[in-house]
Amino acid sequence: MSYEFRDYPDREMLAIDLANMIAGELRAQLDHSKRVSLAVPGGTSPGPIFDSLSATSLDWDRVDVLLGDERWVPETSERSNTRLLRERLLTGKAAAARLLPLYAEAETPEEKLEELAETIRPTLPLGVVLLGMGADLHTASIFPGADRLAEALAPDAPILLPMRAPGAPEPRITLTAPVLGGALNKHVLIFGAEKRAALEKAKGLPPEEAPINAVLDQAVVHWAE
Ligand SMILES: O=C1O[C@H](COP(=O)(O)O)[C@@H](O)[C@H](O)[C@H]1O
Repeated sequence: MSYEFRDYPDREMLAIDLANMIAGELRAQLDHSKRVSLAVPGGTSPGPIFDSLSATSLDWDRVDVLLGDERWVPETSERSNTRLLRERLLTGKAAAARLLPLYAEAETPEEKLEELAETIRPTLPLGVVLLGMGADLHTASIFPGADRLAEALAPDAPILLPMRAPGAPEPRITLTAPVLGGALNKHVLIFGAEKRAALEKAKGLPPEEAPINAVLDQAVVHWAE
């Protein structure tokens, strides 16, 4: 497994550079395909990259945007990743993109799993994936110790799985490792010394202990303090 590690002087430079890279990859793919897909993380890190991307000129009306994972909460919740996406990415020039939802109104993700997966299937393999990572080495909602971890890591995993984990306050829904890892272009975004040290310590660990390792091959990791 090999990946490129890019170390930036600050978060602002990282956001501009990473947004440019993603836009360039989407443009290159649009030269050969009618539509392309872009999967992105939620959480606290990607907002500044979304701000840069949303201001970028691109044939956004040919781009399908989806989350790599969602917390099973409605968009009215502060914890909704979809809410972040609407507020910070699907605005400005990028408002023309099509959102493929990872949440639908229901008590549990199990009730909507098949329906949501079918909207994603035609977009595979994903064109560009941007992933976040927790200090516990989870990525998307593939957490160490999660109830369906082994299924999410299996080579024949389905597109989507529900996930419940000790570190996650609500049920989750997540794209699985083969779907995320099979993207044409992959980027991982991490901020801060703690996550950098965690990624360093993850070297050589099995994906059951370090789920990020299941998707890192050929990825570019972008880091700033
Ligand atoms: O819960 C989540 O966590 C990860 C990492 O989030 P961050 O706040 O530490 O950047 C994120 O990538 C994922 O999409 C999100 O649902």
